[in-house]
Amino acid sequence: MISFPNAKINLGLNIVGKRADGYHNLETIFYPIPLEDILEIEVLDHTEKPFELSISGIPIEGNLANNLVVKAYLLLKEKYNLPPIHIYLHKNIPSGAGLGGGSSDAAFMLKLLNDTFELNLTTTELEEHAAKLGADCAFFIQNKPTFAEGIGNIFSSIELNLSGYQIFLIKPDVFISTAMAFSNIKPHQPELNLKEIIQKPIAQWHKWMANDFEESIFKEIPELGKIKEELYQAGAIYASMSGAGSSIYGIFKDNCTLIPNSNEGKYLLNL
Ligand SMILES: C[C@](O)(CO)[C@H](O)COP(=O)(O)OP(=O)(O)OC[C@H]1O[C@@H](n2ccc(N)nc2=O)[C@H](O)[C@@H]1O
Ligand SMILES: Nc1ncnc2c1ncn2[C@@H]1O[C@H](COP(=O)(O)OP(=O)(O)OP(=O)(O)O)[C@@H](O)[C@H]1O
Repeated sequence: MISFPNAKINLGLNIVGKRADGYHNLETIFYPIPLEDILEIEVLDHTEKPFELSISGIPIEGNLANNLVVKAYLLLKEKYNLPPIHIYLHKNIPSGAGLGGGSSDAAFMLKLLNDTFELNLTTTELEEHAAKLGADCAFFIQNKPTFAEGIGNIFSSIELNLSGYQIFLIKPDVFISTAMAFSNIKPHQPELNLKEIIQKPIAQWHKWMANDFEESIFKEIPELGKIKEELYQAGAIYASMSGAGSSIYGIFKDNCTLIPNSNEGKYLLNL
């Protein structure tokens, strides 16, 4: 069976508190975008190996056994006595981009295993398994525009439909450690809650909607702030860094004239 794990962007990202376990409480809106990996599994017969993994597309650092799709498989394998499988993963979503690529792959693997082997896991059970694999994973189980709080795994539904808009996404060739980004943040309450902001016209969002990581990360890597400005100059009605970076996106009302080039980490997506 095959599936197409998609990426996400964060619309606003407010770090509102630090938890005893070292993680941070945040408020954000996760929005799925049509930039997708390809994930396929097939049952392996006559093998002693628990799994095989073939990866193509954008290279991923780290060894195969640490890949999040493997971690998702091993999470369910023991509990449900799953057979050995061959995993094929083609990467189109850049890593370390704030796009949830690895997390999406993991969540879609859980859904693929659930369907393939008819495990009958509920959405809540799948979200609980996903939350063990990363703060961003649980969102990709239902995979629809959602207000998230807690570490990013407590969801409340929202009405938000950006169909008809375009997103121009730029993934600069810089790496940002998510842990480091969080350590530079002083938690605070936002002036307006994101659920209120998205009730307003999208052209006004820039007055209140903020990604709290931008201040410290743009100071360290000014290039990222410049990219955000250039997106506004090119006509974006809203632009921001996604997650803890490093990708920067601009939302356009189908009038984007910028030229995409995935080899340069530039993507034009129709929502
Ligand atoms: C920043 C976001 O991308 C927003 O969508 C996510 O919250 C990050 O999710 P993620 O990349 O899956 O993060 P994880 O891989 O789970 O955590 C990486 C590190 O980020 C820090 N971290 C992550 C999430 C969170 N709510 N608080 C944190 O302090 C922790 O130090 C953690 O060890
Ligand atoms: N399937 C995978 N795809 C991408 N990265 C993976 C995968 N499995 C493990 N990783 C490792 O996880 C790290 C984080 O990957 P990625 O940034 O795509 O995931 P994410 O944390 O969900 O997204 P982000 O934090 O950027 O929103 C990568 O640098 C990589 O070393």
